[in-house]
Amino acid sequence: MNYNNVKFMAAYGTSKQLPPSRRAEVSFAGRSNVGKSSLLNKLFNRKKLAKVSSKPGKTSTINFFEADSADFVDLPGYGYAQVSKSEKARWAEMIEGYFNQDRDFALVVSLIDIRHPATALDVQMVGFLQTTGLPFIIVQTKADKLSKSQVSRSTAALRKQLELGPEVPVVAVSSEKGTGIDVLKRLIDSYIEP
Ligand SMILES: Nc1nc2c(ncn2[C@@H]2O[C@H](COP(=O)(O)OP(=O)(O)OP(=O)(O)O)[C@@H](O)[C@H]2O)c(=O)[nH]1
Ligand SMILES: [Mg+2]
Repeated sequence: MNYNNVKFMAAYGTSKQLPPSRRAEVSFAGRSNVGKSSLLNKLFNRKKLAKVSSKPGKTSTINFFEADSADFVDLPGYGYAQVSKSEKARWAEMIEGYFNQDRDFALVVSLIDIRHPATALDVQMVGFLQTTGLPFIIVQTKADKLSKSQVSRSTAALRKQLELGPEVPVVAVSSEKGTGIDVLKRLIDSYIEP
């Protein structure tokens, strides 16, 4: 796919507002602050495509981006404690509502911080992907924060923790340094191109 071509389409505040899929969707899920929006920006080499913040809870709507051969979906993060109960409920509704729809899910990119084991909600997310059989890969974010040997150890530990079979790809990336981005692009391509 040509990653030089992308545009923001729309933002939705509840899953009920979502129009049906127009075509294959590549969606980004993970806890607040894990680096979903940063990774989208890096993939498309556009600094301000998706809004990024050092404070968790930045993306508070489901954001759609139109790329060459798929739509990319930036989801709000889960697990952010510092918001009201009603906001939390709205976010959960967006994420669960999105995944419970009958959509053209080409690939779910499940992001997990490389510095830490998967959180309880990460485990729940990956468990959901495994039981539903949705196509998914795992991306470990912020690889620039660890040494090469720590990266390999973290990947092995995550595979073990989540009991991932060899068929599930795990890629370590850095949106800051660009590490792993080309590998990730090729991997995404393999799910959206016939
Ligand atoms: N060092 C480092 N920092 C990163 C990387 N990717 C993202 N960050 C930082 O992590 C913070 C959160 O990034 P976002 O992309 O906004 O995270 P998000 O997952 O979209 O967060 P929400 O929208 O709140 O769910 C920002 O301060 C980013 O600069 C990375 O690869 N390396
Ligand atoms: Mg975001």
